[in-house]
Amino acid sequence: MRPITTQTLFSLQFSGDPQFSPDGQSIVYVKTTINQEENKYQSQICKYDRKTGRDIPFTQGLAQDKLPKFSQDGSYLAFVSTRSGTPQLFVMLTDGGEPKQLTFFKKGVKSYSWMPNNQLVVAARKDDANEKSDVRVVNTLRYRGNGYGFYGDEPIHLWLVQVDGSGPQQITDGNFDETDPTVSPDGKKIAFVSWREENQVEVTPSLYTVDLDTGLIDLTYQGKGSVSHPVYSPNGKWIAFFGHEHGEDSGYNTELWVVSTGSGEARSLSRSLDRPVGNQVGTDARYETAEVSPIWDMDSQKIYFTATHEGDVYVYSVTLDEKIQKETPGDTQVVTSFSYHSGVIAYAKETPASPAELYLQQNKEIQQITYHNTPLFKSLTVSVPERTKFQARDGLEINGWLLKPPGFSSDQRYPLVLEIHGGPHSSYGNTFLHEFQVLANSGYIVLYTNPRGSHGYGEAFVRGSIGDWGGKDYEDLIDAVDAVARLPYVDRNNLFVTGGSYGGYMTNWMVAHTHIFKAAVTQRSICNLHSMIGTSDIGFWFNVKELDGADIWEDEEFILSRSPIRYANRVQTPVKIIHSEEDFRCPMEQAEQWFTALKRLGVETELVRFPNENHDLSRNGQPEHRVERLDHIVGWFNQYLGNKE
Ligand SMILES: CC(=O)N[C@@H](C)C(=O)N[C@@H](C)C(=O)O
Repeated sequence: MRPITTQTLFSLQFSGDPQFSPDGQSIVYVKTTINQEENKYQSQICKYDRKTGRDIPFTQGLAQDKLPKFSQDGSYLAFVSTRSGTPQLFVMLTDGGEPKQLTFFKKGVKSYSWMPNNQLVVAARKDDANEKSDVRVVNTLRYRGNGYGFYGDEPIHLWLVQVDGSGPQQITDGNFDETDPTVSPDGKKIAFVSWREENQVEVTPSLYTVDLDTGLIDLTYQGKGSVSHPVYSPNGKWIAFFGHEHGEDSGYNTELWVVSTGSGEARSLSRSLDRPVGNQVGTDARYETAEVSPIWDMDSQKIYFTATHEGDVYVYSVTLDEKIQKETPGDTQVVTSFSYHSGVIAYAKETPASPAELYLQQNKEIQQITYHNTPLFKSLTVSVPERTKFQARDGLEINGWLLKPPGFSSDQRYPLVLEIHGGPHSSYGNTFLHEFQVLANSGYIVLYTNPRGSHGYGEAFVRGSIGDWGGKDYEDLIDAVDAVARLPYVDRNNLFVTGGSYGGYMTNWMVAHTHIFKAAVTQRSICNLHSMIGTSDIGFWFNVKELDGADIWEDEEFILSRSPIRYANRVQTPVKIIHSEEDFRCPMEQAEQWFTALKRLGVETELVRFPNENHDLSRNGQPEHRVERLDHIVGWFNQYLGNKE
């Protein structure tokens, strides 16, 4: 058996986005591998035949092929591929053959949907005719996005394209983005998500429908918060979508809604679940390619969706009269994507011991159908985490996990690393976490928890950090460390801490408020909530919402009082700062401020700058950079590991 190391990353495989063929006999899915030599990811569409059990590559997989969708008659498979540079729409016959490129948008395709008559509707940004100079003239608040770059002047619109390659024909216009098209069963209407107001401070999109005969656009559902992933019911009477009514705010449960295409009546079907739809469980061992939308049963009475529950993600179903049922059994799973066909669910499932593999479930029988990671994992010392619970000082129950080194013995004492997730409204859960396995395989116990502010424990819990960053969330984490440090096998003289984004904020806050940690690594972190309002791609709404409306002009003192930079002169813990130079979410200036302050104050510190990487370095950065990042984390902790106080 070999330990899991930073280099193990190169051998991981990620499967997801299963899609049934219309006859239900085959399933296509996306498999992503890492090409170490070329330092890049390669995603390939594979096809699994349910009768023969044969699993074959369907596209060449030298670039990134994703979002496979069968045409309604099953004769074509469309997918988005970067093989010509940017993500463009391709189509091929399901019998095989060469894929044909259907779109040539400069900035690529965002999403698409099949029409009943073998046409497709595509959401794509119009080519920017004014792009003559490399100088950028900016006049909107939302002019760039982390991981995307600068948006340019042209909005996203809907276009019709034909399988023979003719088109694209533009079908919506105006100075606003239009995304997530869904086609009515008769092919006469397209519903889509759009924000058609001038105010760009808080975006609360709505659902619109365009009539393809007249070109007229109707407001179908007036959004008051988030609206995404609309899908027509097979009888055309409803559109299901994900949304909430609380403005632009990630600190609420997004729910499954339906709107009647006749009366316009809209209601949430999943409110009583009190859980957010979709997968809110983070990991560094996933390569996200799927867009997971609600899926209707053929009778138009039931909808399938995923939701996050206490560190797990399950498939659920809900009827139009709001009867909710958990569909995937068991309690240790993170379903990242799924498809449904006549009583059968195909789903991609992560567990603490493996990245996602595909499963089929029929009549309560579960069959694993891919084993891409199995040979590798049989040869590795994988540690399986133990679920644990803590009581915060105010009595609130906090969930967590302890990942012990392989070969753990309770007679020994082990150093401990506290890992803190970001968001703050993300969560940890029952998924495979490469970084944590590397630490456990290096001899550390890893403690990871879901303090208040995390998703998956109800709306009251997720709102527990609002207006209180560094308050009770900090206490929850410290209370968990206190409880674990009392265990006989934990070496309380060797406690370490790390986290990214909001987790990096909390790492910075911790070293400024306690001296219990031997060393810290702060990643893509926040130290100054005041400057971040103006420099992050989302700062102008996100920071204000997270601090419960506090803004620069009225609440400067409060904002700075919750910013670690104010307390930098209390830090004694050695801090390594890891940051990406193209991070538009928590911009590089945050790391620069923290580094300069700590250096001036004589704290042991080091700044590691990753060029050509954004906020998602740990999840989808260049593979070599990801390995180097992990080496920096383990190396820093090892450097300070010892028995001295
Ligand atoms: C909404 C958002 O992007 N928040 C960031 C500050 C954050 O903490 N992101 C997390 C999810 C991360 O790990 O990057």
